Amino acid sequence: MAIQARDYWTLTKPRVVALIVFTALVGMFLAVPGLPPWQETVFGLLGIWLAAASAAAINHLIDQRIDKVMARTAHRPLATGALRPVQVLVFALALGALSMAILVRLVNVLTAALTFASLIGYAVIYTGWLKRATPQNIVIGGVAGAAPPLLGWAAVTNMQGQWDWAHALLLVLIIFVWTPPHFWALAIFRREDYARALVPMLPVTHGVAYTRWQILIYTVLLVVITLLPVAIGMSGVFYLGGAVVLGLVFLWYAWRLLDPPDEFFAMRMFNYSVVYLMALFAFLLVDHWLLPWLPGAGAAVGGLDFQRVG
Ligand code: HEM
Ligand SMILES: CC(C)=CCC/C(C)=C/CC/C(C)=C/COP(=O)(O)OP(=O)(O)O
Repeated sequence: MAIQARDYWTLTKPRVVALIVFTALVGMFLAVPGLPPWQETVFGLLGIWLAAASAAAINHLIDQRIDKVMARTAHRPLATGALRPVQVLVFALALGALSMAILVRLVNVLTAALTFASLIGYAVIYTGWLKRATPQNIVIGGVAGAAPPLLGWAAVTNMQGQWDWAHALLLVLIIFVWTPPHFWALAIFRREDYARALVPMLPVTHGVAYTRWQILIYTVLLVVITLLPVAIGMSGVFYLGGAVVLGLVFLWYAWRLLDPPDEFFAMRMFNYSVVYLMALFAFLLVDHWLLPWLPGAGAAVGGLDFQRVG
């Protein structure tokens, strides 16, 4: 019984989904001055978490064949037979239905609709189609994984606030451009897995050297885009400092990856990509929320302007 609970938990990709939910939380806090309304925040996060977990479980269901073939995923509950497909289907549908009920009843219909679109985008369009169809799979499919800050924003404002919700799209853009370096670093290391499973990931179809250059291009783009929140007055110097330091380290990884010291370097870059996104969003949050309260910090921070507007 305990083992089954652990298997169901594994289906939800808990660590990936935790970071997804955190980016939604940051979207919520940046959407309004002060604290966002508690009901929309709590139930919004719960609904987004359940939807992402449902999408992750559907991904396990659709990817059974692939997961069995790849060393990284061969231990997953469906691949080993620890869970039956019908159990996973019922679990995923239950999580998805619960998510929609919570979002529609306790948050708003717009957030439910956008979250549902993200769920379908990842679980059906990316997993069921793009992943098998094109090496641009993760670029296009990345939209679904990037959406959560917008979902969080929608949850607490219903897109009706005075504040320009297009700022939420900038947060989405950051995750969207972060996804290729995040994933392709791992795909370089795991390319034999993907080749064996006949999944057309970029290092398999276009080779490792080409993928390394693509990673560098996206990383440069990412670092430039992460400066935009400051350029448009959405974030201040605290965020700027964090984004620059984190970005320089990411750039160093991408540059070094062109001629890596060993075969594990791509995996170290992948691990850093996760730390990077987590820390970048933490800087956005702290900058927005804490800095206006620090003596002397106000003038440099978008947050104070924000309060005047609000
Ligand atoms: C199309 C988009 C994406 C693809 C293809 C992708 C792919 C992957 C893969 C293959 C792994 C390794 C998982 C494992 O070995 O279990 C991974 C790990 C991870 N991803 Fe992504 N990812 C994407 C988007 C995202 C997004 C949007 C986030 C969060 C905002 C995210 C956060 C993470 C985290 C935190 C891990 C580490 C999980 C762990 O340590 O167990 N990913 N990703
Ligand atoms: C509603 C909502 C916000 C949905 C978000 C969807 C979601 C869970 C996105 C995570 C992206 C991810 C882990 C992709 C890896 O899939 P993969 O199949 O390429 O990786 P795998 O081989 O590890 O399964």
